[in-house]
Amino acid sequence: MLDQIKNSLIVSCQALSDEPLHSSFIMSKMALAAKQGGAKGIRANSKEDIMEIKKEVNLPVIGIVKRDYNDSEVFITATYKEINELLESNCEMIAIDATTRNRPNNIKLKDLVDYTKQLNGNVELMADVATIEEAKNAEKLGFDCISTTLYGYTKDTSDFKLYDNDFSFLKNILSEVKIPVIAEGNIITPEMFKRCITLGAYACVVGGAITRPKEITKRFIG
Ligand SMILES: CC(=O)N[C@H](C=O)[C@@H](O)[C@H](O)[C@H](O)COP(=O)(O)O
Repeated sequence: MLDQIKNSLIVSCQALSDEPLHSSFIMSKMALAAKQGGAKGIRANSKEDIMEIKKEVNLPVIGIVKRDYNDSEVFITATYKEINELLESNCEMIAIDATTRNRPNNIKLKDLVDYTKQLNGNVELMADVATIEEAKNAEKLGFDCISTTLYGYTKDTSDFKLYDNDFSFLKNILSEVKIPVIAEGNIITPEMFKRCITLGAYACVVGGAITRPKEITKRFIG
């Protein structure tokens, strides 16, 4: 997948069960619209959505499974169960929460990575991180790329947004790791997308600004 997405836009097509567009069919049509608009990849949540999207478009997919657990704050591809579902979906890349927070059942991130690679050596792995240390750790563990997905979404980073100080978090990660870094999270204008690529992001994932009309509407209302 990495070869196909360099310098490009990946559109995240996600709607959770409490969102108005929650539907694998609707997500597949969102993916089709994204493809027709020029996106080179899709990010999607759940085996069902990914399989429906794959029927509609031939773009590579970054798969996640969001699931809440009582004993952990980690909710993006948290355990072996979610990895198994994603392997069954045939997505090209799997994104895993790679923060240092405790995972359900105290599963270790390294074990999840090794498990996935053992079962399928072809699927690429993306590390969703919130700190520079997590990015460096992910590189050591053998992830294929890093995404800034969780910056602003953990207790320690909740005061920040990816675009703060001209994307300083993105710049810092880029200076610390060698593997590709994907910019993701609160990229809401074409100018922001272009800026991330200019700064050296390998690609950008944009979600809500394209596929969550409730968020877009709210931005008009203020
Ligand atoms: C933090 C979290 O749960 N992020 C999720 C990860 O898959 C999605 O809800 C986001 O839509 C995605 O990261 C793209 O970001 P944005 O929608 O801001 O362009």
